[in-house]
Amino acid sequence: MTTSNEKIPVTVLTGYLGAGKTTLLNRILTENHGKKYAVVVNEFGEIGIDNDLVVDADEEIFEMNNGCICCTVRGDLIRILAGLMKRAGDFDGILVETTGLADPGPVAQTFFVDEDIAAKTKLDAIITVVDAKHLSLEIDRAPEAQEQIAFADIVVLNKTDTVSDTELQAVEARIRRINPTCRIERAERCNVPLDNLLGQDAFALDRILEDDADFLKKDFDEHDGHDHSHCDHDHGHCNHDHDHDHDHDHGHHHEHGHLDASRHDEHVSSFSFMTRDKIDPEKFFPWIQMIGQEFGIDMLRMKGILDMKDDDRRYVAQGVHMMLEGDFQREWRKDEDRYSRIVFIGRNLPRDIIEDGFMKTRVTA
Ligand SMILES: Nc1nc2c(ncn2[C@@H]2O[C@H](COP(=O)(O)OP(=O)(O)OP(=O)(O)O)[C@@H](O)[C@H]2O)c(=O)[nH]1
Repeated sequence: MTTSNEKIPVTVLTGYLGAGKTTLLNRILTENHGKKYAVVVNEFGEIGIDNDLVVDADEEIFEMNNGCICCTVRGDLIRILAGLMKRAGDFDGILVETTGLADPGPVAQTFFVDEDIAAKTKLDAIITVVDAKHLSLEIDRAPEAQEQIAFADIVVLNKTDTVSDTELQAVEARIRRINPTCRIERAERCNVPLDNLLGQDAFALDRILEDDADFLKKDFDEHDGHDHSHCDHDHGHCNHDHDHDHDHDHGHHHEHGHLDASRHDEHVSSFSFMTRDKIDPEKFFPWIQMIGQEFGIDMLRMKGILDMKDDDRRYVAQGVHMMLEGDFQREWRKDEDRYSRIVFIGRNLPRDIIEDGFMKTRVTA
């Protein structure tokens, strides 16, 4: 445990949608390292699913509000950290998992700009999880995917089981072009030794300042002059224009030259459905396969917790583009609200067709 005058190390886990952040978080929480972490999570989407997918551990989990990272989330993070700092000594470190659509810049900046937080915590490392199979698909379309790599101290190059050696080398080369100095750890299901990830003292402020001299001066709330009323928090996504002129220079070295650190991929949206009716697996599986085939390119992420008929366990369905998987996990608890919910995150997905199809997988009387 840290003593009250030691700075609390904070590890930020970032990475694009479906790359493996929760897999890594669960690994950290279940491995036998004798340490205790406070966990802060933040997800994109209307209904809480992520929290429910984090393993049951002794750790306390704090949820940041959905919303635009530069508006709502940063305020929330400061509030949660302030609460945690009063209890320094109760845990060894803090883990912050950001949404797949977050630019980690504002999160990292919090640890330097807010005086109280800067005095009591230190950013240990920004760890970016990368999906070896899908990075190339996303990197040109999603500015966030590039930002996440640009900010990384350590890249966990995950899902090595899904690509050939040649593809892996090509992905690694792309990562290197964006961030020549980060450490790259190849992994399957994020199986990197935790000693290589935690307690690193790796956050490279010098490197960030070299890239972006104004990093410490930025005020993401005021400086950008956003019209905050345009934030569409229903979708956990920010609809205001992040692509306006800033009077400072973002100097990240990106493949395509200058990239505004606060830009978001505005075409991504999410929707979710829920039902208290049981789901019929014989209808659900063919249907979700069909959705994966038909809309896989645009389906960035699908996550569901389903109440299948004739089974007392929760079925967890996961999808990243065309790759789908799922299994029955723990039993529904007696005190738990037992219902099915599913969330889709993607570009131009046909909400009505997907909703209609999902509702048809319910058990009919
Ligand atoms: N084949 C394969 N699948 C993996 C690997 N690591 C994670 N997955 C699967 O990829 C899917 C996404 O993993 P998550 O850990 O939920 O990813 P995430 O980054 O937390 O996802 P979001 O929070 O939605 O952005 C899940 O179905 C995982 O089981 C891997 O190394 N290989």
